[in-house]
Amino acid sequence: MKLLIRGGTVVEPVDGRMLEQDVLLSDGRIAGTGRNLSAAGAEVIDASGKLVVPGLVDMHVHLREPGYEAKETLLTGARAAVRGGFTSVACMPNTNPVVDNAALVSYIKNTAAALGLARVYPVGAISRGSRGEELAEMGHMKKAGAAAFSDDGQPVADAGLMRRAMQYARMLGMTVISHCENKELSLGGTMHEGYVSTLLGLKGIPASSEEVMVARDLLLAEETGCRLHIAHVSTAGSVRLVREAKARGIRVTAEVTPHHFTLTDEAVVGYDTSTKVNPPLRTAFDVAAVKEGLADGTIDVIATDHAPHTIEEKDVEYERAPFGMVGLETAMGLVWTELVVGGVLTPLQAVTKMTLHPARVLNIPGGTLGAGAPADITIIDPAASETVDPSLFESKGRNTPFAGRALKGLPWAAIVGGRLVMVERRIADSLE
Ligand SMILES: NC(=O)N[C@@H](CC(=O)O)C(=O)O
Ligand SMILES: [Zn+2]
Ligand SMILES: [Zn+2]
Repeated sequence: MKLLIRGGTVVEPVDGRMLEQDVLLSDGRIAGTGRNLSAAGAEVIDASGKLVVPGLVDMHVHLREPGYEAKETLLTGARAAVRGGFTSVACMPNTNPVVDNAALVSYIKNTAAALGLARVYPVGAISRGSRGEELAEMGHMKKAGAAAFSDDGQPVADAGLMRRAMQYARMLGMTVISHCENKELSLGGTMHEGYVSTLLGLKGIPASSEEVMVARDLLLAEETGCRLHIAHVSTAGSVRLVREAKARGIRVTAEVTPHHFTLTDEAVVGYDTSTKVNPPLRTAFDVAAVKEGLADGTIDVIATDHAPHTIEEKDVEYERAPFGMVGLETAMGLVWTELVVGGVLTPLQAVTKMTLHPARVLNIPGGTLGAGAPADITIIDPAASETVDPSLFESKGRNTPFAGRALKGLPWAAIVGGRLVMVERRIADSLE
């Protein structure tokens, strides 16, 4: 099967070029890019006025299967991914049971592959049951296809265990993704500790809860030589620590979520539980620092930390609600509106942080439109706008603080392995 994407502006993160070109896809691969390519025998997509970019990669999502299917499943999560323009996602292991063995890694890979939507790369747990007591079967999980290791949802409190995990990961050539939180410092907190938490009478989570663990893991990464990726960076201090570590040559990468570069702790006024997230929404000072980190390259990756919960779970007092918000279907619009239109990143920089960089951290295919690469493509319409309406989400989760928000710059189509899986925000199986 051949597909010709005609007349769009092709963005190639590998060499940083943006050119008006056609892209020809054949047999699930990119056959070539160039001007006036022949459409003989190909289905044609008119992409004029749009950006043709490598398929977006979200390296931090929670798909909740197995065990928490009321929140999300591999199917609804994969549908949400492609509606959001993501052709690949890496899912965290904090399911029930926790993904801490090869059989579960295979189960997720195979189940997701059979859906034919986004590619799903399971992240294996660092410790058995993510209990932080003994290492999980890292080698076996790698063989089964785990893309990285993380106990996300929980910090690895024991520094000795984290050190050993990094030594093994280094040996296996894998990245350790760290959820940086010191539980003694965050204990009982539900939002950022500061002026607003005092005003609202909510117990706070100080910035230091994140930063002491970022500092610890940077030291361990330096000592072990392991590739370390810091998940959901939220504070100015974390940005500074990562910046300094990179300058010293430590093998560290970092991600930020759309909610952490868009919202501040002021959003919690009104006690809307969809604003409750871990790490918490921080101050305007932190948001500015995170944006500076994005612009100067300290923050390599934009990832959603898509964390769906049921309406019932979130419909309780602020203190009792679970942490997490959905992100897959609003990410592209927030990146475009806040960062590109907002003048923080160029279109090329934004695309690179959603494609090539996460693909490199996970060592998975993607991030390029070079000939021979898998035909995973996202077409972005920079002029399209929408008002976020959670009732249209493919995700089971409705827990977003962005309902009613106007966004500009939306995913228009998604292609996985040469197959059109989403057009105009509708999933391919419902196109007919
Ligand atoms: N981010 C969150 O607030 N919640 C995540 C866990 C996590 O990413 O640490 C979840 O699994 O619900
Ligand atoms: Zn986390
Ligand atoms: Zn997470």
